[in-house]
Amino acid sequence: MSFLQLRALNKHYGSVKALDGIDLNVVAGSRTAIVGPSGCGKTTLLRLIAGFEAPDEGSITLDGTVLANGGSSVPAHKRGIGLVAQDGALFPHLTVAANIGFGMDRGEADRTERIAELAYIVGLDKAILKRHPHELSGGQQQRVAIARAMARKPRLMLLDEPFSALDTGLRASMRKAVAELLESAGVATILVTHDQSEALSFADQVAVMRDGKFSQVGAPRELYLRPRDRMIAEFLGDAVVLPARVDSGFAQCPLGRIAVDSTERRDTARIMLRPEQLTLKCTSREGMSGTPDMLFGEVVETEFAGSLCTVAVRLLNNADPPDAAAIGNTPLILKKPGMDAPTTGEVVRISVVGKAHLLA
Ligand SMILES: Nc1ncnc2c1ncn2[C@@H]1O[C@H](COP(=O)(O)OP(=O)(O)OP(=O)(O)O)[C@@H](O)[C@H]1O
Repeated sequence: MSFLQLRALNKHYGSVKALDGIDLNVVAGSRTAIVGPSGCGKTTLLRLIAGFEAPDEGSITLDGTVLANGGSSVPAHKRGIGLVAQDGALFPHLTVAANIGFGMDRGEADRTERIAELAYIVGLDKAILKRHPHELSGGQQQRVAIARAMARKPRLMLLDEPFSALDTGLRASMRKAVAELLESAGVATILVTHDQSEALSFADQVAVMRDGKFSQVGAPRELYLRPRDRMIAEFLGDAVVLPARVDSGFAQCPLGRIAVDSTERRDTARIMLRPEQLTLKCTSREGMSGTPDMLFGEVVETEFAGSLCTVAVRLLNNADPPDAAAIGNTPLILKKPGMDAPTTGEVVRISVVGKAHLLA
């Protein structure tokens, strides 16, 4: 049985339907990430689970105990749930040590050691423990908030964009440290984030949210490679979406005849490839002759951005797509390692790795 169960949760603010029939199961000790555009209802959902607001309809059950069901609701402080809000929400008049220790048992023998240990785990220097929140950077405040929530030994941890104030390197190391800390403590976690790569790397289960509903819930790899629709595909990463005719496990598309992950038959369809499924090998126009089965393109634009370059490739031997007129010969936009990316004007041979995914 799931550790946390959400059933048919609804929440309105006046005429705004913030949550619209949310169902979710969270396994004990697991990590779930919720991603979705601004205003889709992510924070509202965390506030309902934490007990700061009550659902209009639906139920929340944690470890077999009903926390909310219609009108009845267990108060937030009795739920054993930790919440790290977007702004950290530290107590301004308390030192960092007192903030972290807030909620710990006063008589706890190793209280000071635990505060120091938690500060260490979230990467805070000992000297900072004596300071007040206004003497810290945004990123440091956020780390204090995480340490404070962990200090209370929650059964479930809710993280609302806790890493957004941190710079890229620190963000990745903090994410890893927090994930390990929660895992070793066996605490189930729900992370809300705008950052799809953060969601995909942090979680065992990812839920994509749109307009108060979950569009798709599944394992990160499943969602990335088999998104239900174009919006989910593009929300979770770069995607090459092409018109196609599909039949018997193959798609006829601007890239020619390629394998697709469905045996459905559709005269008009959309298929998706992740850019890393398209490999480019530099050649020349002479190299194109006598190879009718191979696919070639010309690099029409490149944009350098450090480790990865954006490369725009116009197909040279367009394989007559079903609705070619609809896309014209729009270049494929690919991300390639900066070191050996082809340059503008070069002719490349294009190969497809793996199967394309058929979108709904
Ligand atoms: N207290 C409130 N009163 C009125 N409307 C609210 C309230 N809280 C949230 N909303 C509305 O409910 C919808 C969902 O808001 P919510 O904050 O949950 O979205 P979100 O996905 O967390 O957004 P963001 O990523 O920008 O933080 C929005 O349309 C928002 O304006």
